[in-house]
Amino acid sequence: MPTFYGTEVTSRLMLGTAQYPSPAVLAEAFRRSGAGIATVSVRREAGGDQAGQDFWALIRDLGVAVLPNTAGCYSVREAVTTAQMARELFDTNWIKLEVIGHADTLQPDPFGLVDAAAQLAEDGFEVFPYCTEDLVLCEQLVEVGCKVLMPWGAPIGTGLGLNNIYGLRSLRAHFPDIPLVVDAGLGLPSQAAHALELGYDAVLLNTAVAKAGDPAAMAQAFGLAVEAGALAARADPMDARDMAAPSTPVFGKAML
Ligand SMILES: CC(=O)[C@@H](O)[C@H](O)COP(=O)(O)O
Repeated sequence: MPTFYGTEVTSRLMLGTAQYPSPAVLAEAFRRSGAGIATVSVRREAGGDQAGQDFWALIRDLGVAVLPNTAGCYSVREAVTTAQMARELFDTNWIKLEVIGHADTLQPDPFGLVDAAAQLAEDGFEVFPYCTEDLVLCEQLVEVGCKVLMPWGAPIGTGLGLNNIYGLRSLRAHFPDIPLVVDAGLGLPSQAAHALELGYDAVLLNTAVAKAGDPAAMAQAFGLAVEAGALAARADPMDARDMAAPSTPVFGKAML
């Protein structure tokens, strides 16, 4: 299982906690998926009202590691302040850092992301940056102290899957020792399996499960898919080729 900042997690699946039809469905989705990490929006929790407290009790009862996130932050200052609140609220140095740069695509702001990651790493945070698959950006994130990278598969909430397989593959090749997690844009378990087959360590998703007709069943399907993908990666997949090659030996073929 992947190790993030020295902590080995129990599953290759990380689930978001938003948009479920009910708290009971959320809990059942976590139970059936075997997900080991729940990411939680700090902006939601910071409200501190009764609903917020009930939600936090629900998350605590899931018995999984909590990865607070800065979802919805558009500036470095907002993201850093939100991360600091997260540390107080959740008593963890982990932070999934989102600095959104574009309202339509929810694409990360690469410049703000590096700036915020540098400030947070300097302040003792263990940063999980939601980024694009850009190599230069990822190199800079590692330089400022990120020991995990979380490139998107596709824009948040789209369910489009892995939009740039070439880019994701080259990121894996460039960072053989950094845990890599595809975060966002997955719509189907087969796409999660594909990420693991590319050698990724884990996936993080929310919408595909929360918005499925049967979220708990879909969560279970994602849980099975990441294990299948990881097993396939360890099994050393064959290389694809352009030319056909008979899989049945010609020996014993009837001569007509
Ligand atoms: C919950 C969370 O952190 C999202 O911002 C995340 O990136 C998931 O994206 P999807 O909803 O596309 O799976």
